[in-house]
Amino acid sequence: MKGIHVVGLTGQTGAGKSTVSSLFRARGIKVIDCDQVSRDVVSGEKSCLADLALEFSIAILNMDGTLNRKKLASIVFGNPQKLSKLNELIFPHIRAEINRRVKELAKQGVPLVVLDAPTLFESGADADCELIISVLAPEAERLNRIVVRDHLTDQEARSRMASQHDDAFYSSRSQLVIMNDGDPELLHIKTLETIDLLERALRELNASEQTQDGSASDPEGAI
Ligand SMILES: CC(C)(COP(=O)(O)OP(=O)(O)OC[C@H]1O[C@@H](n2cnc3c(N)ncnc32)[C@H](O)[C@@H]1O)[C@@H](O)C(=O)NCCC(=O)NCCS
Ligand SMILES: Nc1ncnc2c1ncn2[C@@H]1O[C@H](COP(=O)(O)OP(=O)(O)OP(=O)(O)O)[C@@H](O)[C@H]1O
Repeated sequence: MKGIHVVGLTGQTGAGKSTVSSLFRARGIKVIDCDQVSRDVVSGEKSCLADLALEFSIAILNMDGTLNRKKLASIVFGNPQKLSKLNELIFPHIRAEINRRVKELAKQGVPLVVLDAPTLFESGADADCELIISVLAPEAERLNRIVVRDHLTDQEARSRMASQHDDAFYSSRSQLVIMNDGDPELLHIKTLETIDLLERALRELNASEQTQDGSASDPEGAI
């Protein structure tokens, strides 16, 4: 997008994207949490919750009219057709909200934004990214992490994981990969190295854009 660099951060559930995102934020980099966007688009004025209830029945609603996330998860994870119907209904709203937030940041003069998006490719948001980083981790570790973090049963965690692509899918579509197969301290170090690579790549991109524009290049320019 004009005036702002957009970088995608993706990977399977439990791989460590949110942990990496928090380290990006600590370095002053703006991050859009797309799991949070997916929560925002089912509440508020322009909510698509009614469309979801029409498709999946009012059983997906809590007594107070909000989305029963556990119920919807139990319907879609493990059923590819239903998951694809959910994606079809919710992705346009998620994409529109992401674009709105990116434009807002560009208007504020923010030079770089990272989209933390587990379904970056499925939603088509990868098309808006100049560079994509995937966080990967061994399957058994991801399973353990999400069972503990999300209080899922082993079966619930496995169906969620089975709804996603394998490592090769992510690594073949990413310019940078962070393998989160060690302790959190190692992830911290790898993330800082990745931020350095990212900053260098974006400086080069800035310089080549300026050369094409005919304007002076600024090798130390902010990303
Ligand atoms: C099905 C829902 C209600 C389950 O909610 P729940 O609170 O249990 O999970 P949460 O939203 O926190 O997602 C946790 C993880 O599940 C995985 N996941 C979520 N949606 C999807 C999907 N459509 N396809 C594959 N994996 C998914 C991601 O790794 C995500 O980080 C929710 O995940 C949802 O609305 N998903 C569709 C929107 C979406 O793709 N969100 C991701 C942001 S782009
Ligand atoms: N290297 C690690 N060692 C131990 N625990 C870790 C490590 N990396 C992340 N975790 C923990 O694993 C859980 C999953 O990590 P995180 O939330 O960052 O994954 P995610 O990729 O954002 O997952 P999701 O797509 O499901 O939201 C978290 O509780 C996090 O604290």
